[in-house]
Amino acid sequence: MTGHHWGYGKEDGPSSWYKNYPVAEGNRQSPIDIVPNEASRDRDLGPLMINYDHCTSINISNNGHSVVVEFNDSDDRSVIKGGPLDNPYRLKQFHFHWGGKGHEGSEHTVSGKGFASELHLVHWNAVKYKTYGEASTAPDGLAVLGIFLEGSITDFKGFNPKCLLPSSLHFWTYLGSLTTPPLHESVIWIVLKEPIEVSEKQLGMLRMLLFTEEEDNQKMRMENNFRPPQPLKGRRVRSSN
Ligand SMILES: NS(=O)(=O)c1cccc(F)c1F
Ligand SMILES: [Zn+2]
Repeated sequence: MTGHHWGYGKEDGPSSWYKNYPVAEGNRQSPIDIVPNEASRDRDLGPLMINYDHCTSINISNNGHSVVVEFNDSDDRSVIKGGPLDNPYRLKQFHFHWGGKGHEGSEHTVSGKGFASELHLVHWNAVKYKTYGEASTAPDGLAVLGIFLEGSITDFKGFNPKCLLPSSLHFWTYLGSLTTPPLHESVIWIVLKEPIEVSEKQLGMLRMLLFTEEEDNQKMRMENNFRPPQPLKGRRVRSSN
């Protein structure tokens, strides 16, 4: 792995990230395999409140590891609160993880079952921290909403995150990390139980994304950009009512 370059290939993939990012072997790493009947229903978990109404997306880019849509996070227009969160968390970006085919591609799995893709909406605690950068290294700095995508014949209307939400906001929640280097253990994970349906055409588009291989500048297919489930290490997974 030259410098701190990391990827999803044989040499620079998830099994070698620990060399440059020792926290990869930490006690609150993500993703995990979620086993529904081992999750504890927690009455204290209030409803999730998601407000993306006046969100303003800034750009969409291919950062070499995923396709990312950035948002203007200079105020509280697009926030998530409630559920396991003590403060409102501001939407910063969303991105996807996907596989080459079928039920491989999500990062979290449910009783060992994967989905074709997983959408991550990344939010930060702007009440306690001044910048996203500062929040990204704090144990309660980030909240990531994970939404499974499964292939079907229906379409989804563009990338406005508001219409990317499934009908039910029931969720699992646990304390974890970024799933890509630097793997900071700073994420309160909220994974929705109900997947959203995307068309094979949309999934095909994700799989079509290319990224350049820095060294030999040859086009490589960017797919299978998902980290496998990590050890639970005694963590509790809670379930909303
Ligand atoms: N895959 S991930 O949602 O854990 C993630 C990745 C990069 C930066 C982040 F802030 C982040 F949350
Ligand atoms: Zn992600």
